[in-house]
Amino acid sequence: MAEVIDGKAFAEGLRERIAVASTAFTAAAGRPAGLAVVLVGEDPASQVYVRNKGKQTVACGMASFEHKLPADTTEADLLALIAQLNTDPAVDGILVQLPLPAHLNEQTVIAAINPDKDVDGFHVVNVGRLATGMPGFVPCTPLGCVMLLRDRLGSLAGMEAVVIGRSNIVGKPMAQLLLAESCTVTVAHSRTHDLPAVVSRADIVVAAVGRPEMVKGAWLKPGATVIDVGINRVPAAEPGKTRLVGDVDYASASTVAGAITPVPGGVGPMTIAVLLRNTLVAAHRNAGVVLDESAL
Ligand SMILES: NC(=O)C1=CN([C@@H]2O[C@H](COP(=O)(O)OP(=O)(O)OC[C@H]3O[C@@H](n4cnc5c(N)ncnc54)[C@H](OP(=O)(O)O)[C@@H]3O)[C@@H](O)[C@H]2O)C=CC1
Ligand SMILES: Nc1nc(=O)c2c([nH]1)NC[C@@H]1CN(c3ccc(C(=O)N[C@@H](CCC(=O)O)C(=O)O)cc3)C=[N+]21
Ligand SMILES: [Mg+2]
Repeated sequence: MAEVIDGKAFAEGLRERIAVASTAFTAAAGRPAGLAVVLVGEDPASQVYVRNKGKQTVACGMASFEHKLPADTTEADLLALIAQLNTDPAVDGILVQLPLPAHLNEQTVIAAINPDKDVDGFHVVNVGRLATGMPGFVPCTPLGCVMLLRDRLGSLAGMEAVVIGRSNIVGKPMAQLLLAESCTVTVAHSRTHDLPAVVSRADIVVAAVGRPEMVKGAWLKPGATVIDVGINRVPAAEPGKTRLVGDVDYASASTVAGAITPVPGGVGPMTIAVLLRNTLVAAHRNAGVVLDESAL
């Protein structure tokens, strides 16, 4: 049976280290690090995530600024809020919760964020920095996945990694990060011919597809390390209830893999912990206070 990669426990440890560094930052800078989260509309899942982010930000000794805007907010009003947050010295990180309502252009909105406050790492400037090996902000979910992989495997150099999914927020930055770790990287997507054959080569499989339990144990190379990014809400056995499942069929995969992240309790908690890490890094850069990033 595969070992379970406990992302929840790893994230708790990371948040403890962040809290220590955050206290030191407040003493050095004379103010806490600050994260502004912008939520447009009333999507229930987004509301839960934003509330959790706010709670964990405060628990780590940082300031949380929540901006909840109505679903019919105009692009001009949203851009005006971002412009204000860009110049607010108490705000080190800005996160605009995605997806946005359909009448708002996500690319336009992300482009308006100051790249040095873009703790999601979604701005084209940060995408370019990641692609060229310059310091910037790396998207939280892929960075959390690499932290789990390095913790489990040590050096990833030379390993065959297959990323399933090519979105701008998960698949593509995940592939860039694994390349920077010197993996041999393959990116699969909906047009890939014979996905099981591609996956069977992989020492490392990262599934970021958004299709419940799609990746089967029979596809895997025995002993592979499996990172399941998927968060899918499906009907539970009990009528009217739902449960969370990943993009990997955990029951079959856990009999073949060497190690696997569960859903929930795997990648999800890492995403929020890395967001807090990115915010603390932003605060140090913005305030000109030196941070030993290796201590995080
Ligand atoms: N744990 C966390 O913190 C986070 C979890 N997620 C979860 O991760 C998953 C992926 O999210 P995201 O990247 O935003 O999703 P997107 O829908 O933006 O991208 C999905 C990708 O999967 C590919 N794909 C779809 N169907 C198949 C298929 N049958 N075979 C192979 N590839 C396929 C698509 O290919 P194509 O490009 O060809 O259409 C696309 O590249 C979701 O479950 C999401 O909820 C997302 C963010 C954070
Ligand atoms: N600008 C922006 N940045 C994001 O990083 C971002 C976003 N928009 N929009 C939505 C996705 C999704 N996402 C998750 C964060 C935490 C969990 C998480 O904590 N999951 C828990 C379970 C949570 C539950 O029970 O629903 C777990 O997997 O254990 C999941 C998913 C961040 N995203
Ligand atoms: Mg999307």
